Amino acid sequence: MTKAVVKLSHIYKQYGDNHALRDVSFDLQPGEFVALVGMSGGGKSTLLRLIAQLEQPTAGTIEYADANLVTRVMFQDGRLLPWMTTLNNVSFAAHDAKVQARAKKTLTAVGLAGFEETYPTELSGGQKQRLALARALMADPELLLLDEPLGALDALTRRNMQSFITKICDASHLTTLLITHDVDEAARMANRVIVVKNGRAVFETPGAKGESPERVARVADEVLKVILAPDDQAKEGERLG
Ligand SMILES: Nc1ncnc2c1ncn2[C@@H]1O[C@H](COP(=O)(O)OP(=O)(O)OP(=O)(O)O)[C@@H](O)[C@H]1O
Repeated sequence: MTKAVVKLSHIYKQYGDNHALRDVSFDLQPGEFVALVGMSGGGKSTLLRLIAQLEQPTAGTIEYADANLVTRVMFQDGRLLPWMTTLNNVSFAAHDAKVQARAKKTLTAVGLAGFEETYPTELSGGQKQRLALARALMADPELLLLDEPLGALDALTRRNMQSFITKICDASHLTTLLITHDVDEAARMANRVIVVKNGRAVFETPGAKGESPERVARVADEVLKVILAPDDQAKEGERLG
């Protein structure tokens, strides 16, 4: 087996008395697209922040394939800078000709050629997400973390962006972790789907990336059942209570 890009072992995260994560272990293999799904408050974003090293776990270890692993996060709001043009949002207003050229190339890759001088407020929802993706790709990351990036889009644009992101990630063999509430999106985009529930990774199944709509629907159904199943811990609590 190849070396994991990132490997989480027995991760716990506590915020005061709140056990946000309890004994979570999984890894991401090179080029793999993994989706984390689950109800709100289950611990998905906390996992992403820990992997991005924005926070430290209370216990457990996170190992990276490379100490200098380039990781980028794309958030739902895109974190765009409204006072800067599209090009400057990607180049971070660098004057260096090489950076400018790379920024233009990255904008072309996400389908925003010709929008260099446009401001984010003048872009559609889908275009804004393309710009946010371009900002993340500008650093040529080895690990891309997507925190519910398509949540604010209408259904059609969302579907369109799903295939677009899949294509971009495949083309650059990017290792990707997607957080989403949408089980269909997870099944459609991922090689592997992990259900996070009450701070635990409770279920894992192969995704249906590149497979038939029927297979996508089957995986989504299976995942949804796990998410909606009564929680064992809650049942335990009821019995004891
Ligand atoms: N900075 C923080 N301080 C205190 N508690 C936090 C903090 N961040 C997250 N939590 C708690 O940790 C738990 C997991 O939250 P997290 O945001 O990871 O869930 P999530 O699955 O990503 O939810 P959502 O889908 O709504 O984003 C929740 O109970 C939340 O209240």
